[in-house]
Amino acid sequence: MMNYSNVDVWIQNASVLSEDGQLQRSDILIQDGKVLAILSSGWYQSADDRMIENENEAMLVYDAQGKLVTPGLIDMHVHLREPGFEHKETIESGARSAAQGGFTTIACMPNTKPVTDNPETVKLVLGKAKEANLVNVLPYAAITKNELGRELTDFEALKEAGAIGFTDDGVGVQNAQMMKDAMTKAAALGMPVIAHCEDDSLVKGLYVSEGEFAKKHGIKGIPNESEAIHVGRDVLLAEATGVHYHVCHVSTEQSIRLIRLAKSIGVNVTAEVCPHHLVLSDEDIPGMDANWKMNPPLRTPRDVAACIEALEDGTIDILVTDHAPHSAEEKAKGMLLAPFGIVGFETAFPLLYTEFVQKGRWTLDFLVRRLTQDPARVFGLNAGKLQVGATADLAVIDLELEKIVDPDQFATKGRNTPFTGRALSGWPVMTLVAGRPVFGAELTQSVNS
Ligand SMILES: NC(=O)N[C@@H](CC(=O)O)C(=O)O
Ligand SMILES: [Zn+2]
Repeated sequence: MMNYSNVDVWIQNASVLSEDGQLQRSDILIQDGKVLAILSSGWYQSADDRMIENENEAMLVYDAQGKLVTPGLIDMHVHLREPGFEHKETIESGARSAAQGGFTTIACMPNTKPVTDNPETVKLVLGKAKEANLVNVLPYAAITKNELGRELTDFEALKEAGAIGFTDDGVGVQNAQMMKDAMTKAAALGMPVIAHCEDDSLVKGLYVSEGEFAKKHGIKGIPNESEAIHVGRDVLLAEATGVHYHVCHVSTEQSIRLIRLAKSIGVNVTAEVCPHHLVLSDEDIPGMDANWKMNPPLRTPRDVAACIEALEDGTIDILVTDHAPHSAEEKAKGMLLAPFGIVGFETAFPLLYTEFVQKGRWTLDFLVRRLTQDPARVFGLNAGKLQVGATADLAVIDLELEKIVDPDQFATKGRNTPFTGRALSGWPVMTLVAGRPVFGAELTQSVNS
């Protein structure tokens, strides 16, 4: 008879991906926030074997009925908007949205008001995240004060306060010497530099990419070089400084070529791509609807194909959502005037599962790794694996569940998505952080010992 005392959560009949990528039916036992055991299903031979003692409190039991249980998803590029833009999102609403999307760890960008360029704001973000008590929130700090590109922030103090890396995301660092100084300092502290790659002089006033859509509407488009020119500059600077350099939301074939070359000669560069840049091109934009406006913009079908291949061959390391909520009023200003950005937490997994796994291009294992183990590896996080002794950050996903994307059901305050009305499968139904259900709690059942 197996005798586990003090089990807090017992997930029965889960479908779990093994090391070699196969699905196995398993029970998962959680104690004190950690995975205590992963038992092949049916391990209880008799009623006696079901004796899982619980001395302290009610144990939660969840019959997963064959649903996929993965390590909690990790999203290393998100915008939570607090402090300063609470009408778009708060850390609470953003964390709730993340949980609803199956994410248990998220890294938030510093383009808040004030900008997260000082230790107090880093601490404020961490404090609000703790209050929300939902998912793990890791703050990035700005490279330059106010993200203005003029003066470096105090990297040491920001690291000390809890920042996990430096980025001016939302804008590119325009000055090469500034970027080199940032990389030199970050390298000395063992911290990564995360770059929003965009040369301002090439994009002024533009809002869609150079492609068929721009041509059809007779407007000037954002050229691919505006992104790649920074990637090229920065991989040279990364080579010179030895920093861990991470490229944000890669969207062009040209950037990929440069990252591939840099990786091949041993530069410490990693990169991310967003679901929308893998699924949509500029030719899908239905009209002047700002829910299709984001930065970087949707590029050509050729760029989309290059991004998919780069993720597949490891040139791009990870998937991120770039969750960027804006209010309905802001987005109603139209393509020209509305801010860039779309929400991403709640559609990410179903979108990628439906488009790439169901259609047979990727294995489930590949998709899950790019959202769990790989981001953990790239950023040195102690997360992303479902194994005995690991913190029980888990996502339960119903691969059969098909739903139409309906922004009114989102937990985020943002409704700005181009995916409204899409039929998608593979929806998260429960998320646990350190063994505690933070989404879908109603699915568990309490039993007293
Ligand atoms: N991605 C976007 O379109 N917008 C982001 C900024 C950014 O990540 O570049 C935002 O803060 O709204
Ligand atoms: Zn960005």
